[in-house]
Amino acid sequence: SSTSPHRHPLKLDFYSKSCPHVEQLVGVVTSQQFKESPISAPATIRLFFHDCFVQGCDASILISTKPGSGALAEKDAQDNKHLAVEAFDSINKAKALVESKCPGVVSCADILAIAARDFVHLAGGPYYQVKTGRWDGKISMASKVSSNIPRANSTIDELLKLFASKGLSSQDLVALSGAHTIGFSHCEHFVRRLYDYQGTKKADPAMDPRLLKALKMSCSQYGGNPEVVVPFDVSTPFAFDHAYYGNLENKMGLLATDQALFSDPRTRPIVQSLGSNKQKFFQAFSEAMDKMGSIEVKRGNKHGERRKECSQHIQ
Ligand code: HEM
Ligand SMILES: [Ca+2]
Ligand SMILES: [Ca+2]
Repeated sequence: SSTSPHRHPLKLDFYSKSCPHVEQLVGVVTSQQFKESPISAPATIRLFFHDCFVQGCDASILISTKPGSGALAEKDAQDNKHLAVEAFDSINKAKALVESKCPGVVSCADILAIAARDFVHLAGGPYYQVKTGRWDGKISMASKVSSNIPRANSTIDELLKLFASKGLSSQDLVALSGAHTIGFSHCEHFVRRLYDYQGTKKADPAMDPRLLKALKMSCSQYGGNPEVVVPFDVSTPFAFDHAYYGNLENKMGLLATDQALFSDPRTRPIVQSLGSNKQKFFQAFSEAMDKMGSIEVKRGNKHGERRKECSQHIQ
């Protein structure tokens, strides 16, 4: 079928005739954005993840809710409220530049895949080839989001099941979680680890006491400022490196799901392996991004469309 993960239509040279300079065009925008606001990097990498996990990599995440419509689009779902505007801006700017040179040719889904790769590389991570040929999707429904996006307190069982349902292995889960080597989280996603771990009224014993103390200063028990964010990787918050895994071995994981990758015997050896060697992490991450970028890819007019603007369906 056109959505089979095994027979997807992605290729390395998909636009070689129709838009040969697409990667350079996207690259102009991503490097400019990275200079102006480096947080575009984590924001766009996360945007790509949230696109691929809901209805596949089809730019469904970019659709705006129609004014006056009762049905919300994906980006307005609760689980997507922290996706940063810088990520949407990057894709919209890249799409506009690409449209000016190759009108009506390149999908928003492909631009998002290329931009995510660019930002990984700009932040110091690996440069890997991106296959293209994705069509944009015709459906974007907020109600499809929560069952497909992991929560910060999901169990490893739940994560393994969810990732397996997308064709991703335990190795992919651990490698992709390494994206938390850059970027930030709002307090609400881990505050219970600080003050009331699993109803104990105590902190999570799997957290380093110095990290606990620092996080308590940023995040108060009762609400506090909901805008406050803290880095996932306290050692190198802006560098795309393998420090994330070393942090987990030192009880310095931020989310319960991060730390659980080290406590669970099924994933601990993978954490240790990727943490031991940056090249190993880069290789595993590149392969996992390629697999994630192939989830439920669409082809053709039945399930797909070619948008002019990434936030609007074609009527
Ligand atoms: C394994 C399960 C995962 C969970 C539970 C999870 C959860 C979260 C949460 C709660 C945040 C904080 C959002 C905020 O408060 O602003 C976050 C941020 C982030 N996530 Fe994940 N995530 C997971 C996997 C992934 C994957 C697979 C990727 C990409 C390959 C990814 C990339 C990111 C990035 C880059 C950020 C930082 C965003 C920013 O600074 O704007 N995450 N994630
Ligand atoms: Ca999608
Ligand atoms: Ca880092």
